[in-house]
Amino acid sequence: MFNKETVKLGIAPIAWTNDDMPDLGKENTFEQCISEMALAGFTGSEVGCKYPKDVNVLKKALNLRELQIASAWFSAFLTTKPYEDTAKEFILHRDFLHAMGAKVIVVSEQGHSIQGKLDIPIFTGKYNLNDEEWQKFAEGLNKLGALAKEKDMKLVYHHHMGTVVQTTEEIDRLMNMTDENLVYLLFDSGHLAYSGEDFISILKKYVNRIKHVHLKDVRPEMREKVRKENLSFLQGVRAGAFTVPGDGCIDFGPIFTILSENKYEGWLLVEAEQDPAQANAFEYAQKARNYIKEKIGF
Ligand SMILES: O=C1C[C@@H](O)[C@H](O)[C@@H](O)C1=O
Ligand SMILES: [Co+2]
Repeated sequence: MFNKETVKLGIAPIAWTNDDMPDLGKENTFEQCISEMALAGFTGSEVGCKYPKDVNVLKKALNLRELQIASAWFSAFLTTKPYEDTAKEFILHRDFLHAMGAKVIVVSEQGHSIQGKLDIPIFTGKYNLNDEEWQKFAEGLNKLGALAKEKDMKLVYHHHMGTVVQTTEEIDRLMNMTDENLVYLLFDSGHLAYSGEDFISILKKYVNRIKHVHLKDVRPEMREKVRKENLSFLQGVRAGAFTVPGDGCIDFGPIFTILSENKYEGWLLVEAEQDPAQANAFEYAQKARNYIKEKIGF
């Protein structure tokens, strides 16, 4: 299976306090969150809304718990704003992550995104880019990828429900239109399963371009409720559409096998946003850690 030296296990803070809906888990402090991550057996995390912005303060808190920063989400607006606006923000984000020792930068296009819109049904309301918008988008991503490369980092693109890159066709188009040496892919199992994509074939097709992995599972009955009742993405999260690996409908065995057979190196990061009042973040972190250990041996 995986080489313990080159594949690391992390967990996202979104299960403790939700970045998209900070009322979910508002009672959980930053210190509690990172202490529980470490206690559950993880060695890395992404950056959440309660994390200190100061590099030294954040480093000290993480070092005390032997945790590292794997990456952090960046919202791009390449399709709706001038490139310079996104580039300026991206450089600040890149430099912060670089100072924290991260190697990858998670990017998601939020121009036209409905992921944060409470009143738009996630299964029917998404926007599709036209040819001209695709061109602008791909060119902008290549340029951001080059900015990442300046610091020896990689831009990993996060396909996501309700955004302009959600489906297999959109992922194919994105991969075809961008430079394979500048734009890489983040594989998020939960978003692909939720969208109804064949995530195994996407994984096989792009395994050599996948440089970051989010391990997210789906509760199929909740997904069905979201579809039938025309709920939005965030209403689905509140209802419990996502959960940790081992608790939903995805068998992560084949995912780990494909990644390891193709010598994947980098982070495997559990990311399962749900209501911590219903699903205690520490308990679910332990559940995920045990499941992963069973599957990959460490
Ligand atoms: O990587 C992610 C970051 C979150 O803010 C997002 O909404 C979530 O679903 C996700 O996959
Ligand atoms: Co994700």
